[in-house]
Amino acid sequence: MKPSIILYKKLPDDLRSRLDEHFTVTEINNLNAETVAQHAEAFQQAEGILGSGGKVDGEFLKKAPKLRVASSVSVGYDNFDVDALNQRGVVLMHTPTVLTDTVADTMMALVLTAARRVVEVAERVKAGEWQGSIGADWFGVDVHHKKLGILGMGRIGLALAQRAHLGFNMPILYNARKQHSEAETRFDAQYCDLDTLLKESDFLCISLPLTDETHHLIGEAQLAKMKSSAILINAGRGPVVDEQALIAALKNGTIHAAGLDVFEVEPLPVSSELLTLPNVVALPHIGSATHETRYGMARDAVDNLIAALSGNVEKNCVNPQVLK
Ligand SMILES: NC(=O)C1=CN([C@@H]2O[C@H](COP(=O)(O)OP(=O)(O)OC[C@H]3O[C@@H](n4cnc5c(N)ncnc54)[C@H](OP(=O)(O)O)[C@@H]3O)[C@@H](O)[C@H]2O)C=CC1
Ligand SMILES: O=CC(=O)O
Repeated sequence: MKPSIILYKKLPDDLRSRLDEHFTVTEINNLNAETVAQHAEAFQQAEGILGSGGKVDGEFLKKAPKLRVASSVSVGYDNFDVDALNQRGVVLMHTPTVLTDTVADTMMALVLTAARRVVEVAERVKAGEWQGSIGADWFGVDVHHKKLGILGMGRIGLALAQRAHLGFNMPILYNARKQHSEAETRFDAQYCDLDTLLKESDFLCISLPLTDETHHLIGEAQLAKMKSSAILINAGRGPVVDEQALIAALKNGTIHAAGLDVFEVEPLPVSSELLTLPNVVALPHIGSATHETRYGMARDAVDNLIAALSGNVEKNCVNPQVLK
C-alpha cells in the first residue's frame, strides 16, 4: 500500500503526477488549525506532508501521529519546531541551493532599486511629472565601489558577495557566527564584528535565518550605529529587524533608505507605516519567485519527500540526527 501524505501547496501537473505515483495524496489549500480539523482523518493517517508556510509544532504533531517526514518548499524552516520534530523522530527536509542565485539576484535588485530610487521615480514618470530636465530631487546615490555589508554569510550571502564584488567593484564586509574562507578568498570579504559591520557598511544586507538569537538582532541601538547615508536590505526574515525601530530610523534620518522583501507580519498590512515612506522599497517576499526557481524548489521538495519516506536521504535534511 502506498504511504498517505498531505499536500498543502499547488504543484505543477508533472510533479503532482510524480507524487501520485508514490503516495496516496490528500491535497488541501493551506496548513492551519482549520484545515487540520477539516481533514482530521487524513492527518491521522499521514506519513508525510509537503508544502510551504503554516506552523508545524508539538500541537500539530499530536494531530499527525504517523508522521515520518515533513518536506518544506523553502530553505527557511523557522515555522517548524525542530525540537518537537526531533523528539518525535520526524525528518525535516528543505530546498537550499536551488534558490540561492535567484535570492541573491533579488537582494542585488533591492540594493540598486533603493539606491537609485527606481520605483519612486518610475512612479513619478507614470504620474506625468517628467516635464523637463530632471533636477537633483530625482537623483539617487551610487552603488558601485560602496561598502556592502553582509549579515549572514551562508549560501545566499556568498552569492550576493559574488555579484557585488565582481559585478560592482564593492568591497565586502561580513558577519556570521564563523569566518568563511571561500568568501574571503574569492571575493576578498573581510570578517568583522556586528558593531563594525553596522558602522562601516554603506549597504547592510541581511540574509540571516530567523532563530531565537537573530530575532530583533537589528533594533534601535543597532540602527543608531549605522551611517545616516546607509541603506538596509532585508531578505532573510522580517522579525530579524525590529520593524517599529526601522520605521522610526527611516523617518528621522538615522538611516537613508530600506529595501525589504520580508516583514514582521506577512502579507504586510496595508495600514503599515512602511508603505507611506518614500525611502522604502517593499516587495511581497519574492526572493525566490521566478518560474524556474519555484519549479526547481517544488521538484526538490517532491524528490526530498520520496527519498526520505523510502529511507534514502543524501541531502537537504535539516535534522539528519533523527535518521540514525
Ligand atoms: N526572501 C526570500 O524569499 C528568501 C529568504 N530566505 C532566508 O534566507 C535565509 C538564509 O538562507 P541560506 O543562505 O540558504 O542559509 P545558510 O544557512 O546557508 O546561511 C545562513 C547564514 O546565517 C548565519 N547565522 C545564523 N545565525 C546567526 C547569528 N546568530 N549571528 C550571525 N550569523 C548567523 C550563518 O552563520 P554561520 O555560517 O557562521 O553558521 C550563515 O552564514 C533563510 O534561512 C531564509 O530565512 C531564503 C530564501 C528566500
Ligand atoms: O523565504 C523563502 C525560503 O525559501 O525560505
